[in-house]
Amino acid sequence: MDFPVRRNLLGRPVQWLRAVADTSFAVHAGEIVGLVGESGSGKSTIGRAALRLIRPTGGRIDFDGEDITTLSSKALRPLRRSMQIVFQDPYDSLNERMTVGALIEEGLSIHRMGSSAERRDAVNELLREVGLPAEWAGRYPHALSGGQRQRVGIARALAVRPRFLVADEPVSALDLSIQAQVLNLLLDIRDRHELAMLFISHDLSVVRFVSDRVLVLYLGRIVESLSAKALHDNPVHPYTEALVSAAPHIGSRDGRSRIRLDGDIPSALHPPSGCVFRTRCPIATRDCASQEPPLRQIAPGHAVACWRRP
Ligand SMILES: Nc1ncnc2c1ncn2[C@@H]1O[C@H](COP(=O)(O)OP(=O)(O)OP(=O)(O)O)[C@@H](O)[C@H]1O
Repeated sequence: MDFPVRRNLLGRPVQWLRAVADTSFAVHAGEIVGLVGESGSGKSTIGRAALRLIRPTGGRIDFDGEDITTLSSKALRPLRRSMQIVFQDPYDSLNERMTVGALIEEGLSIHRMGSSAERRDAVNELLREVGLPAEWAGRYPHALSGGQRQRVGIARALAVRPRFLVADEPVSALDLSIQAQVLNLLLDIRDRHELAMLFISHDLSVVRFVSDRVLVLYLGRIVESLSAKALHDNPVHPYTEALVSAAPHIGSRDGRSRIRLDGDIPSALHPPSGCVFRTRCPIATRDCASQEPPLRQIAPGHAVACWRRP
């Protein structure tokens, strides 16, 4: 996925930023795939492209076996219902002038689902499903805490019975004590509705808690793809290893020492040659600068893009 970042006088792009390159993955029904990486690694771009909120400049996106990469917004309309997003900031994403009930009902009205009485019943049921009292339908968002607002955000997304959900940093704005409750709610919902979920977070502990499979992203590339269990037991890519060693709930338990990465993530405008991680990699050699390592399968369900490992 490339973004134009500089244009000439005629408005033609003269410089492009490659936000995401060569990533390929599937999310199946009933599965949560976690996408983890530092700020700017391309997580949101992948999430928005997967939902076709943006049109990718390359590659292909399939939904239910149908190629939706270049569908117009009109052609996408019938699919929109099936693909929903939960946003990061529950303070920003809810219209303060609408009641909780109206907010949850909005998608049902847009997609002309049910009679108004049926929609009201659905709102009550959704409120219960996300752990809020049905009487709260008449309240306004300002009366709710961050965690309660996020529950409303989740009910809004669920209302139209989606089959694919992108959760983009859904707990990052919440207090630590509330995060686990909202994560457990997402897990319940996945189980109950057999949802396919792409779960985006910069926080490895959070990603590991909810995900079946994890994709580790660095500068727009998947550097490792592995099960949540392998993430704990056997991270192979030096970047994943550093993330794991720095994650409080994961690294410290078994006495692994923290691996500190030097420097910042390079600019996506000027990525390093060869392996994009090599400038911060503790085991890089000169050879790593010449060619980009492909994502190679090293075990069933485990793939790594590194010249030095395994
Ligand atoms: N519309 C855009 N135009 C130009 N560049 C963009 C645009 N959207 C994203 N980018 C760039 O693409 C890269 C990936 O951004 P993205 O927001 O997907 O990363 P992220 O991992 O989600 O980061 P964060 O956690 O900070 O949201 C960044 O270098 C960003 O500056």
